[in-house]
Parts: sequence; structure tokens; C-alpha cells
Amino acid sequence: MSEPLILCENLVKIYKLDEIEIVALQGLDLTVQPGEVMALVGASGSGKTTLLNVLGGLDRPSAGRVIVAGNDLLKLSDAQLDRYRRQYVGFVWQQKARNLIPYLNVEQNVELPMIMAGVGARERREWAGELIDAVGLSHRRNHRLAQLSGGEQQRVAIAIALANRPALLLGDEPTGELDSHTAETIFEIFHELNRTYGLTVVIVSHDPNIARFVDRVVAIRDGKTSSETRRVETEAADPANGDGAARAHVFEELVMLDSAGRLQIPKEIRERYNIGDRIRMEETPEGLVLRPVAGAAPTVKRLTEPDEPPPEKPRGIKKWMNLLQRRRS
Ligand SMILES: Nc1ncnc2c1ncn2[C@@H]1O[C@H](COP(=O)(O)OP(=O)(O)OP(=O)(O)O)[C@@H](O)[C@H]1O
Repeated sequence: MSEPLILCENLVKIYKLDEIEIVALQGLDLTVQPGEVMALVGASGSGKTTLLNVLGGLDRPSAGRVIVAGNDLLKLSDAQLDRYRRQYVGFVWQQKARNLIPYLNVEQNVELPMIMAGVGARERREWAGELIDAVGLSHRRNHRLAQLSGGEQQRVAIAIALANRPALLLGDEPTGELDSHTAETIFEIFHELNRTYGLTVVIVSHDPNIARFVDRVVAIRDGKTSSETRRVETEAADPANGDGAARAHVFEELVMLDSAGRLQIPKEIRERYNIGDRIRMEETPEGLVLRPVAGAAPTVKRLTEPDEPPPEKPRGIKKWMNLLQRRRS
């Protein structure tokens, strides 16, 4: 397998608000191969946008490892991070105002990042033209943004994001404000760009049907990757088809292990099987089986039991990591 485009290992991001520390990423692991089109999902506050901001070089992680296209983001200086952001990543946001300049036309909007990067006029015009064609807006080239629909504006945003030929396109709910049909056409464009330019696409989504439109969906829970859903192509019997077989897609959900081999069993499953803080792991001819331990089933163990004193207040990344380590052991 080739070098991953994105590698996150034990990634931690702590926000500090006065005296309070908010742990947005709690040792997250993620690998994305070049050319994947994938989505990040998870409950509100689970850390999706934080991860996207870290991958895009908009925010610095507090600890761990994050390498994107060979750039070790924790080690880059401010100037290098700035360059990384312009050369390697394109962004598409949900709020169109964040992507576009309303008083410029489509072509001028797409050329603007290239002007800022010092690209010559001829190359600029050619590449802008190619991108505008690629997002299906050739007939709107000279239109101002107010003359475009929401879906068309988002296509312009994609073309702008690709102006500096990034390897990675990051989208924070890029289809969040679009109806489902328009959203579907945006995903088709992502796949087309992926096929034509080998672009890797990572988007955050709240769409419950997102797995239909991407190769892989990774769920984030409490600042860690917890499960992954992949689309698997199968041969299925199809009476309408003369030779009796048709291609069908099924979705397979897998629980992810972190770099230390730990797996998260979702709370609903722990409650359903009455799993406490111990589990029996058995090797059987069919594979590995996890069984609840009889009589050892207080439901989900909380970090602080009601009669325990409150946890000591962590200060600083080292203390927080030590505290987390102690709680895990
Ligand atoms: N700049 C910030 N300062 C302080 N805390 C922050 C900051 N950004 C995010 N957080 C906190 O970090 C946690 C993760 O937030 P994040 O925005 O990454 O979640 P999310 O999964 O993207 O949520 P949503 O789906 O609602 O956008 C939350 O508890 C949030 O309040």
C-alpha cells in the first residue's frame, strides 16, 4: 500500500478558555490513503471540525502526530504552516460567504487565489477555465455570484478551493445548505475530480445517508475515531437482468482499533449486552469472540463515581496526558 496522505496518531487538541480546558481530540488515530473520498460523522461536539481545522493547518494540535502529504504539522513553523495551507489544502465551507467574493464573477473568483500565489496570466486563465468546466459551469463563467443558485455557488467554491492544485480538499458540511438532489450533484463532482486529478476529499457531514456518496465514513466519538462504514460492491441476483446478476452495494460497519490496539465498544452495545468494565476475549474456530463477564456488569464505568472526590484539575498537556494514562491503566 502507498504512503497514506493523512496519518494521525494519538492526536490531542486541548482548547483553553480561561481556567477551563476542553479536550476536543482525545488521542485520535486516522489514516487516509491518497485518492480517497471520505466523510467524518459524529455527534455535535465530538471533534469533527477541530480535526478538519488541524488537517487544514488552521489550528495546531496540542500533542500526538499528524502528517499530511509528508508534512509533519506539529513541527512546522508559522510561516511553513502558512505555506502548507496555501499549497496542499483547499477548503469548502458550508457558509458560501466564506468561500466567495460576491462582486467578482465566476472566473475572477477562481483566478483570485492564483493571482495571490503569483501565477502568470496565461496559466491562470487556462487552469481557471479547466476548473470551471470540471465543475460544470462553463456557461456561467462571466456571471456574478448573485446570479447563481446555491448549488452553483458551491461549485464555484470547489473550483476556487482547487485553484492552487491542492492534494487535499477539506469540506465542513459543504452540502449542508443544499437540497438532497443538488447535494448529490456536488458529490458527483467530488468523485469526478477525484478520478481526473487524484484529489483526496475529506468532508464533515451530518447527512444520515452520507455513506451512499463516499467511499468510507469514519465516526468520531468523544474526540476519537470509533467506527468505520465502507461501501462494498457485491454481485446480487437481479431478475430484471438477463444473466441474473447485478452490481449492488452493501454497507459494512467496522469497529476501529487505535494505534495501541484498543477498541471502543459503543455505549448502546455495552448496555444491550450488559457489559461492564471487563470483557472475556475468546479465540474460537469462527474467529475472536467477546463475551460479557457474568456478575461483573455495572453498566458503563464513569470516570468519576458519585461518592468519589472530583478528579484533580489537569493543568497543561503533560499533566492531562498523565491523568488520562492513570485513568486508563
Ligand atoms: N475555539 C474553541 N475554543 C474552545 N473550545 C472549542 C473551540 N472549538 C471547539 N471547541 C470545543 O471542542 C469540542 C469539539 O468541537 P468541534 O467543533 O470540533 O465539534 P464538532 O464535532 O465539529 O461539532 P458540530 O457537529 O456541532 O460542529 C466542543 O466541546 C467544542 O465546544
